[in-house]
Amino acid sequence: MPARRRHSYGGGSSPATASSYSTNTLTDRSSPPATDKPSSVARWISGIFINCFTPPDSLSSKDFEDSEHNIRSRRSSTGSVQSHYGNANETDKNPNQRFSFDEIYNATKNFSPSFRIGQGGFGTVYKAKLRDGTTVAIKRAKKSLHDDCQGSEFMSEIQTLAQVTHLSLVKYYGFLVHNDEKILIVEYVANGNLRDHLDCKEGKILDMATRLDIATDVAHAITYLHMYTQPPIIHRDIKSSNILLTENFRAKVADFGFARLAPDSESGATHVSTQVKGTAGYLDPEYLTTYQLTEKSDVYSFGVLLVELLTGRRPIELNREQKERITIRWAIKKFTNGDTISILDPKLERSPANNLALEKVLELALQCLAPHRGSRPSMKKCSEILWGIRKDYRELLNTSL
Ligand SMILES: Nc1ncnc2c1ncn2[C@@H]1O[C@H](COP(=O)(O)OP(=O)(O)OP(=O)(O)O)[C@@H](O)[C@H]1O
Repeated sequence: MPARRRHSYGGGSSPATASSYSTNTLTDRSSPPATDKPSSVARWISGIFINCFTPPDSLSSKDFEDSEHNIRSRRSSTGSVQSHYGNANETDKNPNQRFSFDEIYNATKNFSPSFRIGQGGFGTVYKAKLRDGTTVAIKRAKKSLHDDCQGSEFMSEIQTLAQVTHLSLVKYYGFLVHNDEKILIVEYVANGNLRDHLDCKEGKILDMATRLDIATDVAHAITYLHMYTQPPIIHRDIKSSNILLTENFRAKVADFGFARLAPDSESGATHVSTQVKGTAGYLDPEYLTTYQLTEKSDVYSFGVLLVELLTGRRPIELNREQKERITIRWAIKKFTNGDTISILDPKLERSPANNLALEKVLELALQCLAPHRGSRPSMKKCSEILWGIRKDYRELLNTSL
């Protein structure tokens, strides 16, 4: 067993990678730029309405300034009490830009199955077009969740999440409460989730270059949540079904900060106990034993996601023989035995560039998967390392053409 590899798994950055990669990750022109600082984010939130909102893309900067902290309540056309952040004049000026339950019901034809695009722990997801032409994803909470997400706490959580804006994060647009309905409206991302792509359910095999782009996008998005939001946001549920892909196969991370809003017990096998939220196979072992959640729990889940990208396998594969069921354990074993190449997703070509990317990304993944959080790199460090791996990968591809 090579000593260098054992050491890598124990944590600490790989000397080979740490010295040779750019540290300027967030200014990568081909990757999502770092976006708003908290001050401008604060303005953005003031334009987000709860129960009744204007899609952010159609708000001007004047609207943001006008609407700061002007909270009011009003009675909607459907009779429910709506409260939102916004300036009375501004919203009244733009009645067509507001949206209501009626609009959601109409847009989804009363939540017709033909508009349904997914199902998760929170509820059912629909795709719909609003009156102003914006296509959105509408998440309709299961009725059983309603006690869990009682009014103010849930709304204040959404309000916090709506502050966050980054190209690689799915935007929260708004949240509606109407009688026993709770509906979340978020940015629609057109190309399905990463897990389905790894399973080739969407028809195209994701090549290594695309997988490196996705890993880098996700790393940037989580770095942003950890470092550029105030207070920092821990995602808590990084997993491949929460990574949505655009038509250009760039990644957008969904459901950030959302685990706190999800149900405790009845979302099926993926969610665990009342104290710990997340998804089996991705959960930081230290969080599981201490209940202490830190940014490094996301780093751990990100390590699992990297292994998933390299192998194509789910974190838990119950149909495989015992020693291969927990994918990260199997991958770590292969790595320490010097047989890394055998874990490469069989759908990927075994080329020098792919082999190099495999070795380097796996090395990073194993650092992320260190049992103790203190040994794991920060997400910023992961971004930097991935940035370098992607650069080396592209160079190697070009020279071998
Ligand atoms: N904003 C979106 N744009 C496009 N499709 C989406 C969007 N949000 C969710 N989906 C689709 O709906 C599916 C279910 O999403 P949801 O977030 O409810 O559950 P999940 O993340 O898959 O699982 P869980 O809730 O158990 O964590 C996703 O896997 C995705 O395919």
